[in-house]
Amino acid sequence: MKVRVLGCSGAIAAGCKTTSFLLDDDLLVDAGTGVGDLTLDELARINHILITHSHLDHIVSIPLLVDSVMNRRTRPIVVHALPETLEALRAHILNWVIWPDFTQLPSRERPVLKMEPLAAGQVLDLDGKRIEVLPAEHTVPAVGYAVEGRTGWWAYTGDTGPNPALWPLLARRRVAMLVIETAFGDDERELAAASKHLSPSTLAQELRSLARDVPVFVTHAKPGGMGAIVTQVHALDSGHRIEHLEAGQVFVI
Ligand SMILES: Nc1ncnc2c1ncn2[C@@H]1O[C@@H]2COP(=O)(O)O[C@H]2[C@H]1O
Repeated sequence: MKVRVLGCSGAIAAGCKTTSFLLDDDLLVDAGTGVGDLTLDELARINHILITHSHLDHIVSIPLLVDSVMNRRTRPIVVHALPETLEALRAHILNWVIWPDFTQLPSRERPVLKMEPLAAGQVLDLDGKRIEVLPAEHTVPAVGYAVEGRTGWWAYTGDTGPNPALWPLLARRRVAMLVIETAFGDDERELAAASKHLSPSTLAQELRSLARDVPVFVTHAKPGGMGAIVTQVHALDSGHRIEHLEAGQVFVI
């Protein structure tokens, strides 16, 4: 399985795109501003979108994407997310005010966009890909995802603060790569706690429950913040190989 990092920043600035991963060529995980770097042909190949939560930096490209590809699609694009996330999309984005409701376009009978609810703990099979929905702890209902590749599972936490329910689940799997958020440096640990994100010190506590041989990639730093986060993470010396994710990277799992 190919994992292409389209965006891995917690907000925008030149060179910083918000969270989105393209798995092989048809599965998008989160739909941040990084999606805008795909060509029209690449956009038209996306069949499924897994969304972690309703925050704008993770959903902003859904309405723009469906408008770009509607005339090229023969089957709907399916957005998979928690019921609360889907309801937020319906109420606040696809409400005919912010954007047309593409679950009814080009026609109610054959829409370009469909929505499928999911729940933490569920295992999905999307066109042959096995996906486990992971729990997350954020300011709005949220999940993470683990997707099975040839060499193990690609696990992505989504946005989350300390998340004790996650670690026993990961311990049961051969995790080939963990993408874990660390949105703020420890100088902003109060903001991290208020907004239910990790900072290097809480990351280190979380990683105590992770096998040392799992490669760890931190994601979701706010623009300008990654340098300090990397320095603080390495000073904590958790015993893991920890790198920071960069847009444009491609991993084969
Ligand atoms: N008190 C707060 N609670 C939640 N988010 C906040 C707060 N203050 C600032 N924010 C920012 O709002 C952002 C919303 O998206 P994030 O959760 O990625 O990160 C959050 C913070 O960067």
